[in-house]
Amino acid sequence: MPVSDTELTQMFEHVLRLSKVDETQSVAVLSSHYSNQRTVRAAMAAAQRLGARVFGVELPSFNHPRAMGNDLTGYCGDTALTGHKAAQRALECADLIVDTMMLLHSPEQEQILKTGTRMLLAVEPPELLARMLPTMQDKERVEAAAAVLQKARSISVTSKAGSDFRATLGQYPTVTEYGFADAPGRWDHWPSGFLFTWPNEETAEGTLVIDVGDILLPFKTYARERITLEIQGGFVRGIHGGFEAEYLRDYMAYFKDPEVYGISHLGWGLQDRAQWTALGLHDKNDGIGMDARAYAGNFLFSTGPNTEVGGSRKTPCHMDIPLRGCDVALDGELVVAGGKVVAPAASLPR
Ligand SMILES: O=c1ccc(O)c[nH]1
Ligand SMILES: [Fe+2]
Repeated sequence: MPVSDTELTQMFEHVLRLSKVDETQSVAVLSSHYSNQRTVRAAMAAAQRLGARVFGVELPSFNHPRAMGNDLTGYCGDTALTGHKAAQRALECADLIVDTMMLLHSPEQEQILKTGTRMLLAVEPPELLARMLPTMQDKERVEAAAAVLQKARSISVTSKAGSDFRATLGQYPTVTEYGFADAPGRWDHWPSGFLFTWPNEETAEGTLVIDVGDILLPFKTYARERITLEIQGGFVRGIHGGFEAEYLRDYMAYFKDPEVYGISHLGWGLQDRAQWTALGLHDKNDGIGMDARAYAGNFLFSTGPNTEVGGSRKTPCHMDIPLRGCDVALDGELVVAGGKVVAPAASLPR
């Protein structure tokens, strides 16, 4: 349903207040011509209403000649900010950046965060921003789960569809997404409500089955037949099935980069206001499909880049694949059972 500009500004005031924006702060709104201009205006207005010093950084868009499709997560790494020292310096001076053009999985994002600047990504349509307006409870629940994940030294994932996957953990930090950037150097994404980490290099192994109904991003499709991924030594070594498997194989092979098969972030969804069905109600270019990444009880795995946590895999192809109906266990203790969040108790929807 349509969200008015007034409501959108009020929501940004709520989220920027949670992001510690006040009269002591400077806020940069980063955009390009393809940004949702209503979002840009609402972010600027809300930051001003909170007394912050606000400025806009608009960059000419970047298109890589080999990029396919319009999804902003479909081609990662190089962005309009790549090599743009002047703009990066301006952004690093801000206390908070509202990113409406997508810097995620770019080295520049990490460089900016390292200066202590906070960053909030907001590229979804206003209707999703409204339906998943972040709350302190979201933060408390995600952080409760993160307390378990960051201590874990192993993850295992099984499902009736035949997934039987494991990895060791601990080499990389846990990343939380609860929808507001409230600490120095923190990146977050509104809307969200999930957490993840990366497997220790070369330890991810076993089988992951993308079952009928599981979602493939950035394709924004619900699989209509099973795809079986064979994983060995941290990389996808085989993609088996019928047409859907052929499509995924062909898409990933197009990038001619062995690093696209690396297992990237692994985690699970906690957002009970996100819905598995929502993606089917939107056009492909409406947004990047955050319902699919955040819906409570998914096991979200991904392939490709690990620059977000200082890894060396800067590959443009990034697949996000949330699976339903999995058992996810950390050091043998279930956090998700049959696609339902079961622990820790403090992470369950209230
Ligand atoms: O919020 C996000 C969005 C995309 C992604 O790959 C990770 N987190
Ligand atoms: Fe991802």
